[in-house]
Formats: sequence, C-alpha cells, structure tokens
Amino acid sequence: MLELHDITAGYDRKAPVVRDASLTVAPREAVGLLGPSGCGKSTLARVAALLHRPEAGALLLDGEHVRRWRHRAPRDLRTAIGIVFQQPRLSADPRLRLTDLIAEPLRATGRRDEVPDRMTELTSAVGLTSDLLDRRPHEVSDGQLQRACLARALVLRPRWLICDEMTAMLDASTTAALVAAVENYRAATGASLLAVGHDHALLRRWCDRVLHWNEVTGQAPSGTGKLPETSRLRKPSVVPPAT
Ligand SMILES: Nc1ncnc2c1ncn2[C@@H]1O[C@H](COP(=O)(O)OP(=O)(O)OP(=O)(O)O)[C@@H](O)[C@H]1O
Repeated sequence: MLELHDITAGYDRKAPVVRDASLTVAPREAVGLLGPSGCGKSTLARVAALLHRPEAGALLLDGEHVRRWRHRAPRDLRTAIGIVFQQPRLSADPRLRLTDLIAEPLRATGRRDEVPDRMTELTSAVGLTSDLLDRRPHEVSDGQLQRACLARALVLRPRWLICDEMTAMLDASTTAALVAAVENYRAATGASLLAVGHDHALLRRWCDRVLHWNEVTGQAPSGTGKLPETSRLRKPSVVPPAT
C-alpha cells in the first residue's frame, strides 16, 4: 500500500503548491489522478516517488513511514518505485546510448550481471528494436525515447510505478503501446500504479479508480462537481513496435 496523508509540499515554504493532499494506492491497484495544469500533481507525484521532500504530512510504503527523501532515502525504498516523466528529453541523460540509459539503475545498484537478460526482456516489452539501442536521445523520436524511459523505470522491477503524464506528448499508437507495456508488467508482477494526467478518457479506461485533485486535497469541486467514474481498461495484448 502506498499512502500519502495530508501532504503539504512546494518550492517556497511560505507558499506551498500542494496543501493537505491525501491518497492511497492499494496493492495491484491502478489509481488515476486528474487536475488542472499547475495545481501540483507532478509535485505530489515526486513526493510519492521519494524525489521531493514534503514540508508536512506522511508517506507510508507498505506501512513503513518514509523519513528520508532523494539520495538520503533507503535504497530498498527508492528502488521499489519507478517513475516515468512527461518529457523524456528532460529526464534522459543526453550522453547515454539507450542501452546504457535503460541499464543504468542496474549498474548503479551493483546488479550488472542482470543487464543482458533484463535488456532482452524489456526492449521487447516496450517495443524497442535493437537498432535503436546504440543511439543517443537526440537520434531517436520522443516516442522511442519515452519507451526507453519506461524500460528504465521498470528495470529494477518496482512494486509501485508512477506515470506522470507519461503519454502527454505522444500519438495514439505510442500511447496505446506504452499503456499496454505498463499493464503487461503489472499483470506479471502485481505492481501498483499511480497515473497522473489530463486525459480523462485515457485514465478512466486505464485505471481502477480515478481521483480529481479536488478530492485529493479536500477542496470543494469546481464546475459541475461531477466526479469521474471508475472503469477498467480493455488491455491491448500486443505492444506495437516503436515508430
Ligand atoms: N522546481 C520548481 N520551482 C519552483 N516552482 C515550481 C517548480 N516546479 C513546479 N513549480 C510550480 O509549482 C506549481 C505546481 O507545479 P506542478 O508541476 O506540480 O503542477 P502540475 O499539476 O503537475 O501541472 P501540469 O499539469 O501543467 O504538469 C506550478 O505553479 C509550478 O510553476
């Protein structure tokens, strides 16, 4: 279980961008988080991924209170969470070939011997062809680079996966491929998912439950006040190859 309780976080102590946000993601559950641009979704996602220390509130992972963030977070907790960001070019080291980008977390955690097997599994899982693996980020498309970023997020077999607007810049075919890759991974491992985004239709198809920012922060809903309904994704069984 991933639990965020009354999280307050931001970049200026006097003006936090997230105030009293709470949500939980149960084992094997896929939770979608919707909200207007700039409300603080990515900041909350980064708190959940142990990348941003909150000013107040509690994060529990399987009942264990997280007390340290970023490089101070315990390795077993850091490696239990995988995150994929919206803009692959900002999150991928431009000097690394895709093969090194994907394998880097294994090398950083002393698991080099797993690299060959994991590369074979993951490149097939995310639909990356072998000719792309020797290229650097500027030599591939956004969709191909995002596939590599997803493979990197999965390489340590995280128990929780956070997709922060993972498909916002991508076409429908690449979006379907990446969602299918995530769902195939979750079906095989039982991992949980927090998917942040703006696309109501996609999150409602993809996730077991969809929360609006108003619900997470306890603010009064704006507009009609009608909240998204829950429904399940009909999963594509084949990951289309990278284009
Ligand atoms: N590193 C930073 N330093 C200062 N302010 C930041 C930083 N990152 C984000 N912000 C601000 O915090 C607020 C929330 O940003 P955040 O990215 O969490 O929102 P979001 O809901 O994910 O937005 P979007 O849907 O547009 O991606 C915004 O006003 C943004 O300008």
